[in-house]
Amino acid sequence: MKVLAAGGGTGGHLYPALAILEELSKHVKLKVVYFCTPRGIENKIVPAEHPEYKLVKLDVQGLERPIFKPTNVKRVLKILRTKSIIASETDGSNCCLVTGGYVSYPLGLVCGKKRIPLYIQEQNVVPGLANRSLSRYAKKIFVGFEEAIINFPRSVRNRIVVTGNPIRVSNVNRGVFGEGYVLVFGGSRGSDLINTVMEKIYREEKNLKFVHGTGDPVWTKRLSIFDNVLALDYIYDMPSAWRGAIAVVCRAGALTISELLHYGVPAVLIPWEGAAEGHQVRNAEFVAKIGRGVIVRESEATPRRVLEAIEVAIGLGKLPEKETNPADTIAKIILEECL
Ligand SMILES: CC(=O)N[C@H]1[C@@H](OP(=O)(O)OP(=O)(O)OC[C@H]2O[C@@H](n3ccc(=O)[nH]c3=O)[C@H](O)[C@@H]2O)O[C@H](CO)[C@@H](O)[C@@H]1O
Repeated sequence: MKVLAAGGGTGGHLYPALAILEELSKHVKLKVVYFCTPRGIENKIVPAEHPEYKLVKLDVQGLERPIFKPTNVKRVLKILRTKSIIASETDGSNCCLVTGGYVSYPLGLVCGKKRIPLYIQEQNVVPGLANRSLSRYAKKIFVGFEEAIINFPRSVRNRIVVTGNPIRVSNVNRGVFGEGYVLVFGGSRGSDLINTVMEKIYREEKNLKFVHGTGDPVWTKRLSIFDNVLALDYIYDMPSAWRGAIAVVCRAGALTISELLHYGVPAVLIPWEGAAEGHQVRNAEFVAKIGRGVIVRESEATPRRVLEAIEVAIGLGKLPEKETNPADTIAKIILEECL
């Protein structure tokens, strides 16, 4: 089976695509062409974890917000100019999978026009621009949250399937981080705010153990002086990191919250207030409402407040890992429709 795929820029778009592709490859011999930009996170992760995928780089940039800016005219033209490169890769493909980020747009557009079955996976309650614009060409739109439905055009809603977000469960390497620690990370690109407040906590708190993905080598060096902290630039094996954690301090990107719910890890959520349409705050509120996390707003994120919240989160207790994974449902639907 040949799949054309795109989704990246950030981990929040990349990992759901990998979760679905990895699930598909359990059932069929899979040939993947993965489209990316020279700057996106996928550029580093895809060749390292899936050297068998063909990586096609498209030199495009995302649109600036607000959308109606003169610089965006040039960027849109550049995105559209990639169409011939994409078209040269489409021969023999069974379907196309996009999970958001701006490379998804030209790929989805070319495939939509060529009537190659297009599948969209949207992680957030408020869909991104690429996924929303492509939805009219989609055969199916898999959404992480039911609340996302009303944010798609009425005409495509009958093709939406609420599955939950696909979770990566492979790369399992238990024991690398040990067990019984508080996991700390600030989304796929790290967070200075979380790093700063945690450094102050580490100076005082010596009873808890921490595994901290900093997003930045300078921060890793700074935080490595604490005996009870394992600081890493980036955590490649998140399934193991989740499995050993007793609580997490994190942002509230859609994938982060889907993963913490999947792995049953109680959370201290410090939502990034700058996220489009405030969607991280809404994600965090959802987790707090179902009793699986404590929200600390950025303006209130003092070391004392965050440490108190960590204690409350640990008290919520860990739940068993969920047995079902939306990646499985999505892969089955794609296989049924495309083979
Ligand atoms: C700044 C920004 O654009 N944020 C958006 C981005 O966030 P971001 O890319 O941070 O996405 P998420 O929080 O949704 O997911 C982060 C992903 O990276 C992984 N991870 C993280 C750190 C690490 O060291 N190793 C690692 O593997 C996590 O396990 C998770 O799978 O995409 C999300 C999903 O579309 C949105 O909801 C966020 O608002």
